[in-house]
Amino acid sequence: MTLPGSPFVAYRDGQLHVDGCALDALADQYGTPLYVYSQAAMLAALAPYERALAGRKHLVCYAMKANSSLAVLQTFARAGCGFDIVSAGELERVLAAGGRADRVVFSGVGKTRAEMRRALEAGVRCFNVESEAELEVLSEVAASLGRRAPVSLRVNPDVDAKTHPYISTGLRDNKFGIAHDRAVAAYRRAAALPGLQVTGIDCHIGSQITEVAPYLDALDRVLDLVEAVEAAGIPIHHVDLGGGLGITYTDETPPAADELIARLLERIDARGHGHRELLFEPGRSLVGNAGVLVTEVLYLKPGEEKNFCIVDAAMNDLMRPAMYEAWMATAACRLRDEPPQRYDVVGPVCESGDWLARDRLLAVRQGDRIAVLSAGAYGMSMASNYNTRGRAAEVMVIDGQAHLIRERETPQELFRGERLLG
Ligand SMILES: Cc1ncc(COP(=O)(O)O)c(C=O)c1O
Ligand SMILES: N[C@@H](CCCC[NH3+])C(=O)O
Repeated sequence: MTLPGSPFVAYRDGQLHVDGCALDALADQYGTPLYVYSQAAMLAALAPYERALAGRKHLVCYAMKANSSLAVLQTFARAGCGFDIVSAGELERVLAAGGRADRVVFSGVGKTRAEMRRALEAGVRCFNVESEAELEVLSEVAASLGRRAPVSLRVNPDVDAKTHPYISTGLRDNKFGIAHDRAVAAYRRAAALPGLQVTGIDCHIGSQITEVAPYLDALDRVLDLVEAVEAAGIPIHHVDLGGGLGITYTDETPPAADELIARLLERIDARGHGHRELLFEPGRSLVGNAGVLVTEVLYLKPGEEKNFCIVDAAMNDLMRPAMYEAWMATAACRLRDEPPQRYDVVGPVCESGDWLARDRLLAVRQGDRIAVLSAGAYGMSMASNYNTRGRAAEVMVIDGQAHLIRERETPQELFRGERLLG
């Protein structure tokens, strides 16, 4: 059986392992719910990006919203990556993990003045500006510091990424980016503002994209704009094509990163833009299949309509099923030679939407552990404290050794900073 995350996630002697560490043993040692990541899987996911871009001026900026744990950032910083950030908080994480500010691109539709100031002081590489109003504010903030902010305009190419509507971002009716037909005017304005220095262009059309065609459509529209903007006398140095490449959760067959990039480079070269520096902002495709969420079966609750497998992880640990009805694979951490039963795997949170998986065949008993696979992206980074549940602990496996990279949150930590009335 090939599991998502294989060969880093695989059964050996009836036990599910991540990079040689048995998940049951990790659960015994660190408790559950527990996120477990394979560092080797993350680096293996980065390799095809780097391979495809070798010999070109480029920067892979890991979209850290996918998983912003410090050790994950450290892993990518040491591999030479930059980062795509969307808040000052994310910038502080990058810096704390040893990442370089001059490899950071700052995206997001709602940057505050304080965030702009902090990013300018730190010396980020580029602001991906998402509206004309933001251009004015950024120029003011930079000018007040006696600086020029390096900017790229995030253009909305109005292409259909053919993904879930909640994670599609490149359509005209999405809140992201500057409309394609307004972009040249916006570039003229940016070039005229005293606090800005135009350096690039960017787009990001959505997430969990499994086809090459939407990327090629977006690329064409971006290159049309580059030509129009340069014809207006404004040089564009880099082209940032965003992130969004999908992974296999179940039966999706996204292109490999090197295959996607080869197709893009072919088009870029054919159109005479091969000299430009290229940036990418992958998130999910670097970490998604490198992580699992391990949870313990608290109770089995058979019913007339449905059997419930009640586990100790919940929607606050992993939001994707509740939020997008996302299908994520589940696997028992130890194989039992018993007939499987059909279960809905649900958490203890008081919401009917608190489920992790539906209609799954599992041979498990109370006390067994189940792993939710492909949980490395948008798992821990979207976790909350709903129901005053502490967030899970995290472990990274490196060379067969498990390293605790985040302690489980204690109840006291959850109300630190709160005040009782006098
Ligand atoms: C601006 C931007 N760049 C990059 C990403 C990363 O996307 P993904 O995790 O799908 O690669 C996102 C999230 O969709 C984003 O909003
Ligand atoms: N959080 C989403 C992806 C959103 C991408 C953010 N721009 C998911 O889990 O699929």
